[in-house]
Amino acid sequence: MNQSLNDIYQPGTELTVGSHRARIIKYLTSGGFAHIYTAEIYPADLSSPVKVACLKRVLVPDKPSLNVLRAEVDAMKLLRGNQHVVSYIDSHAAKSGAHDGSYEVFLLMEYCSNGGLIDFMNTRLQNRLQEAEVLKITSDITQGIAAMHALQPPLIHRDIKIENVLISDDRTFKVCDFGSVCGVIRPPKNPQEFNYVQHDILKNTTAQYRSPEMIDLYRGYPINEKSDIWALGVFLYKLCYYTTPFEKVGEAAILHSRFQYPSYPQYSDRLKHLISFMLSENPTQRPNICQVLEEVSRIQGVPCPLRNFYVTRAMQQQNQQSKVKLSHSTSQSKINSANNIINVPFKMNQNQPLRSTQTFAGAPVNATPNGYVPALKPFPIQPVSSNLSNGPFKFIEGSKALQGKQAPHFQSSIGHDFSKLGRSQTFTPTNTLSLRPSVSPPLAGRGDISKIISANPTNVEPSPVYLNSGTQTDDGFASNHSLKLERTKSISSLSSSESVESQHTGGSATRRLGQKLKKVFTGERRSISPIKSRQNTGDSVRSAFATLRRGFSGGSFKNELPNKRNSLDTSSASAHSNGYKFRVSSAESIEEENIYSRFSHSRSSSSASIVSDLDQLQQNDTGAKDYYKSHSPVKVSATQGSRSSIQKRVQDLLKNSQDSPVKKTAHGYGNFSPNDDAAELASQFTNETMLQNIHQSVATTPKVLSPAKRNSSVVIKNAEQISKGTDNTSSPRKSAPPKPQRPKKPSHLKADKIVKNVETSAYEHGVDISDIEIDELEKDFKRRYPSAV
Ligand SMILES: Nc1ncnc2c1ncn2[C@@H]1O[C@H](COP(=O)(O)OP(=O)(O)OP(=O)(O)O)[C@@H](O)[C@H]1O
Repeated sequence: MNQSLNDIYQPGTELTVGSHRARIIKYLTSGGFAHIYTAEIYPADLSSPVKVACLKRVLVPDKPSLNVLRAEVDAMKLLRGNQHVVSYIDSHAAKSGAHDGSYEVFLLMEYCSNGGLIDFMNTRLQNRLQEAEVLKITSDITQGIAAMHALQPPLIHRDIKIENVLISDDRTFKVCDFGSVCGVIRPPKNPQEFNYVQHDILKNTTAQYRSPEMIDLYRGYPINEKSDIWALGVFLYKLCYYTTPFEKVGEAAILHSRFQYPSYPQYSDRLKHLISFMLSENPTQRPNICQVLEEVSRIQGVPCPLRNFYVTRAMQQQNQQSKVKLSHSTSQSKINSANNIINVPFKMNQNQPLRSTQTFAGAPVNATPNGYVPALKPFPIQPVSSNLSNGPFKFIEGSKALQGKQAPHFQSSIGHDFSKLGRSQTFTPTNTLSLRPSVSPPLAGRGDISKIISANPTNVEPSPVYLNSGTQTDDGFASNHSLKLERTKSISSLSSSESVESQHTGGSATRRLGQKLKKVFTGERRSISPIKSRQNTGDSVRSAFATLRRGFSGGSFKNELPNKRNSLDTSSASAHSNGYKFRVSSAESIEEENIYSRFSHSRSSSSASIVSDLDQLQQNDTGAKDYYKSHSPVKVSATQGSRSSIQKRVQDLLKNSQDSPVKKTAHGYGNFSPNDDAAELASQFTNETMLQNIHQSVATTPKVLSPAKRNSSVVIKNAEQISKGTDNTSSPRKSAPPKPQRPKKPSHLKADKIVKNVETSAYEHGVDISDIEIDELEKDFKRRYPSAV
């Protein structure tokens, strides 16, 4: 895009850059489109004691190109003062002397005397980076990116890579090159937008760091913070292994996040786990920047230097919702005022730093106007010799390095840098479409950087302080115990660890929780067709009937309760902790918060609190039974469980059968063919274990005085004979099943007989009403398909 600069300023050359005078000390290097110098500046920048600065001089061909650079400068201004971003000092643009409409842009910024990260890595070809060093670098860069993501709306860097990290005097690693920043870009909606976004991505991103949603726009994901997380994952991988995870295969591997970890150098599973998490194919399953930092800090064993601003926002949102509720109900107000957790008067004014007296999850905080808390002087790493006098950069090509051999040349990503190709193509005469978000009407909105700049205050002054993040828990991110959502016994935060777990099991914790809750709300579990269930799981006919029995009776807890309780415990515990203590720390904090706020809304809107019901489930089985029964699709009276009220239950059942008659059709069986069905069942029953189960099941079935009872002994006998291989006549394989007769209407369906049968049976044998019905069905079934059972 930009023109090349032919003349190099000589040392001592004096220039005016904005309100500063700069005297060139020496020429450092050339970037893609710029000359880089060190310069002495005076007056020294007021916000820092800088005397020696870095001067970047760029030649741009026209005004639109000038706007591109302006966006970069604006982003730097916005981030000025952040310890992990190369600090902006001043800038200046002027028409070039060539009188061809081109401009020269001068940008004064903090000078990073220790050079680039890529140079540093070059010095460590033999002696690769230690895990502590990798973590230190990652922590610094994560904090720099967090400053961008913390803005509202956020800024997306879009070109995070090794080459865009510089090292300052005090060996802080800093993000640089904000030439690709943008706001969130929504998924394109039409071909024009599609072309625009595609072109923009090619121009502003580096191929090896590109995320799946950037490559495949048809996935319909926005380009947002999570795209930076992906790039940061690639960055972290490259810090470890000196190659990118997708170096060999390229886009095809990126699209499915397919990569491997080399065996050398060795890093902890936890670190690798973090990389995998960040490289989740689905952007919504990646951690946010705060969670990345939390986990890095955990691995480092230091407090997280940054508050989780996503959680803070969720708190604010929740607080506002609470206030709205308060204003509507004075009685509600009284209740809430007693609840310190919900009504902690947490205010975070965008324009006022928090005082240390305000706490977040018990930890003192001191935030910048953007809610971003910069770190203290960072964790020092071991000094390493920075011998760059050995000639041009030499890196080991990743795959060769993995074999423990040294390769003479590093294959840097520059060779694959489509962004540079894009830049050079941008200002060709044929290209009339501006590729900057700031001049992209169709995709303006949050993608419009100028709006982002104006929406976010500049001159952010850091207030260095470490704090314990409210979302940082002591539990291990990658340790096995912490990864098991099911094992989360205490009411604690839904930490990143759980999100990690969900990552690797193919679904987010949010979704799983949502599904569980949905099932609780809708009773979905019990609406599953028993036959379908059998077909899917290979359960026996008996168990299918058992399921059917549960369906009729409103749910049996004898066998299922422990499992259900476990899952509900987890759900409720997590929901409780997240919805009420705001310790949400999963990949989609805000999404989760919304889910929980919806959840809590349901709580408050229903007379019987579902959450409290769920909580109760943890405490006693009775509550659980009542809960399920009260939510059963078959509505029965509250005294259902009592033997003494059996008549009432029968009446309820009758009433229900009239209100919503139970379907007794073959629906759900597929194409019903009696012969096929019998054959299928027959093949199942050749399994000996299953036969034993049938034995037990049949043997323990409550004895009901009905014609079916007489057949039960036959079933047992047949089963025994089959299992022993002695019964030739009943072998389903050897004898053709008798032609099924059209089943007669079961006697229990005749209304006048129900009460009598049920009452008699129930009183005499102490069985559930539903047992009788099911036994009748079983009886019919066996009559129709004797060979099957
Ligand atoms: N503030 C700085 N302090 C020290 N060195 C710097 C600084 N800024 C840039 N450099 C050096 O100059 C090089 C090029 O800078 P920069 O990336 O900003 O230029 P560019 O034209 O945007 O290059 P590219 O398009 O390739 O990223 C960097 O790789 C780094 O070595």
